[in-house]
Amino acid sequence: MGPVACLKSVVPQVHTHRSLHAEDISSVAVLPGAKNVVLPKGDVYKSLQLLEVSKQILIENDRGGYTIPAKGLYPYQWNWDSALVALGWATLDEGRAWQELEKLFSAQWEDGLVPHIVFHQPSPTYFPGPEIWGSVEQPMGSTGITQPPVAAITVRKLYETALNKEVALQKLKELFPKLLAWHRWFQSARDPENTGLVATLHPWESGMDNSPAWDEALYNVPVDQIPPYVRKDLGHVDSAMRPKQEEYDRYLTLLYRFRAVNYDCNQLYFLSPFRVTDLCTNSVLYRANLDLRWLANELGQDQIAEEVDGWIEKARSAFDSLYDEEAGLYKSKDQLTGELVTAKTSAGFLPLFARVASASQAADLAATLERWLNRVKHGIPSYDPESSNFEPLRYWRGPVWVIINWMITDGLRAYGYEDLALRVEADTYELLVSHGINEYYDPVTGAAAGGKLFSWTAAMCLAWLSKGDGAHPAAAH
Ligand SMILES: O=C(O)[C@@H](CO)O[C@H]1O[C@H](CO)[C@@H](O)[C@H](O)[C@H]1O
Repeated sequence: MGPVACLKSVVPQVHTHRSLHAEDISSVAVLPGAKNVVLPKGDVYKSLQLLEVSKQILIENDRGGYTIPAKGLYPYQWNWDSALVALGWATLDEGRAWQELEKLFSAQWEDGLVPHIVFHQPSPTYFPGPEIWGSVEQPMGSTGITQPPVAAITVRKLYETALNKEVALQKLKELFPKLLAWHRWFQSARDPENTGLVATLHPWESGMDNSPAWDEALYNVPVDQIPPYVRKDLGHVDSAMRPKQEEYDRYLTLLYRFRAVNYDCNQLYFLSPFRVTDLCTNSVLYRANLDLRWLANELGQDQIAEEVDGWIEKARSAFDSLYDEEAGLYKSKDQLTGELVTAKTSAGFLPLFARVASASQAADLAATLERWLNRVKHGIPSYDPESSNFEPLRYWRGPVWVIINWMITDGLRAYGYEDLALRVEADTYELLVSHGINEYYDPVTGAAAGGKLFSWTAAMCLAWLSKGDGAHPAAAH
């Protein structure tokens, strides 16, 4: 149990559709229907407020079975957001957590793809919406690309921690074939050359859209004659925090090229002028495959467990080609030039979350991380703070993301770096207590930035920081 966990397992029922008051603390109850919640150390009142606010954010962003990331800025269901948000819902209402995933998989394509955005209901506040994507696969409309596949990790977590085991088994049985189809899609559509690592064909697929890791590959994409467009993100968030216009032009160019072939997964890999081996996607997929194999074993599906094992084995040796020994960090790769990217980003630590790093690589990563942390007030910066073009406020080019902190902390623990894990955990907690629940944070000042009242940050507060024990312990083993 982490340092931010001190009050012993709590305690039933305080109803929280009102603000919490000091007197609530004596009855330390938090969330109706919540499982045992262990509250953070320090100012208990603040901790309670944080949990209360987190819960309210999920409720406010609930659109009936799925949760939008943030009002206005992101009004639809996003893929990896939902899988992470389900972890938060699980602390409040297990049924609602399963529903989040069911809703996401209701948009799965015939070929197995689970889209990066599902457009359940129209909204005028986001661009590019369903009319631009123009995919016809699902009645509700969706994008034709994917995102890091967190869902199997969530399913295992929900299943293992479920109070209602009967329902959990039923849900697992229903979701398992869908997860498997998606993971098979990754193998066939995104690794048709059987390299062991999957390709990412659009910065939006990586989840770290304008990471400096994509600069070289993205600027090699020629901008096509695309229809004029108006960005809506800039109406919600300061342009200094968002991708630049020349990047958006390329995002749109890729979108229109993919749309021209109806997002046919057999063609995209070969025709995309942007094709990278993204560390985030591959690390999440590796970890998700460990969990999928575990779930297959749980269901007695031996042959499927063997199939997944084959993917894991292939990926394990291929991962070494992404390790930059001199940098003490993993790096993404531009598949079209065959070069590792130059940028050092926080995705470079995610092989810890995957459990694919060796002990000595893990030691290097821990040392690199410590160096980064010593350069900023709040970790973990998304980009090397020693780099000359580090931008503490611009999207994925410096700011801190709480979901990434969770993943890296989970990995540090698995490799025995408990002190470092505790440092990141306590720091993240402090960040949220002092600056609220936003999309991301400035690592230099701690200032909250991006979208406000953000779902996955709230979910991490409920599922991780309030418990201080990271993700399920022995996923890899
Ligand atoms: O910037 C955008 O318009 C979208 C495009 O998908 O991407 C951002 O927001 C999503 C919703 O929170 C996250 O899933 C991504 O990780 C994040 O980069």
